[in-house]
Amino acid sequence: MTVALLTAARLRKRHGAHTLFDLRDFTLEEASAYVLTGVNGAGKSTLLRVLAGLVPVEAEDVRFAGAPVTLRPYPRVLRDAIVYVHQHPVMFSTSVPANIAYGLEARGAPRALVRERVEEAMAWAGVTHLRGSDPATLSGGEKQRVALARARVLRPRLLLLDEPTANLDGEAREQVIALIPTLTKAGTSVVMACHDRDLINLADVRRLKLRDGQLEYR
Ligand SMILES: Nc1ncnc2c1ncn2[C@@H]1O[C@H](COP(=O)(O)OP(=O)(O)OP(=O)(O)O)[C@@H](O)[C@H]1O
Repeated sequence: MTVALLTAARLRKRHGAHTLFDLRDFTLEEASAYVLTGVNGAGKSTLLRVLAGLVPVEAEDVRFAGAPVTLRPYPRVLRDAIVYVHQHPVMFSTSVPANIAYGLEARGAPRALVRERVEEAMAWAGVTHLRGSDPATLSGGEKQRVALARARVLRPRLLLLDEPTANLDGEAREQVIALIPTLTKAGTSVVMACHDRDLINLADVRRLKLRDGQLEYR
């Protein structure tokens, strides 16, 4: 049985007189992976940022796990459950473990829990060997995996990835792609804005296409 995680009767985004998108009956299901495609400028990043509460939107009848919520103001229940990962993740110049621990510490998690989750996430993302590296010197693929580990420790119900493989090739790209199914198996829904054929063709990934301001479910 499929369970709706996030639904909205309507999500409309306008810039002045221009309507970027006007989506009816928007639905994301629990523990499901989606790729969000569309031509440059279709609104993919904007939609992810709307769902993350980073840009305002006109919304009607939004529900999260069945309970009514608003997107503006963006409530704590969504802030705790939804994590957005930028295409070019910003690293603090502290250390790799400190970068991964950051969000959990900001939420006031106990030290032992932070340590346990950071270790688990580093192993999951394959970045344990980077423990002592200067975050500023990491490659694009390494940064992306540290950013995924930083998101994973928060145990999000919904993870929004903006072009997670756009700047990667070869093994780095494969490593990031391999992490996606493990997220949904752990109960996290994932929406990836992307143009990457390999992500689009992953097994059990649903396709959403933004075209002319509408969302096509494929
Ligand atoms: N604050 C704003 N005011 C006006 N127009 C904006 C604003 N923010 C974004 N846009 C426009 O909205 C459109 C959608 O941008 P968005 O970045 O969401 O597209 P995208 O589908 O992610 O594109 P790409 O594939 O190139 O990353 C673009 O034409 C952009 O210029």
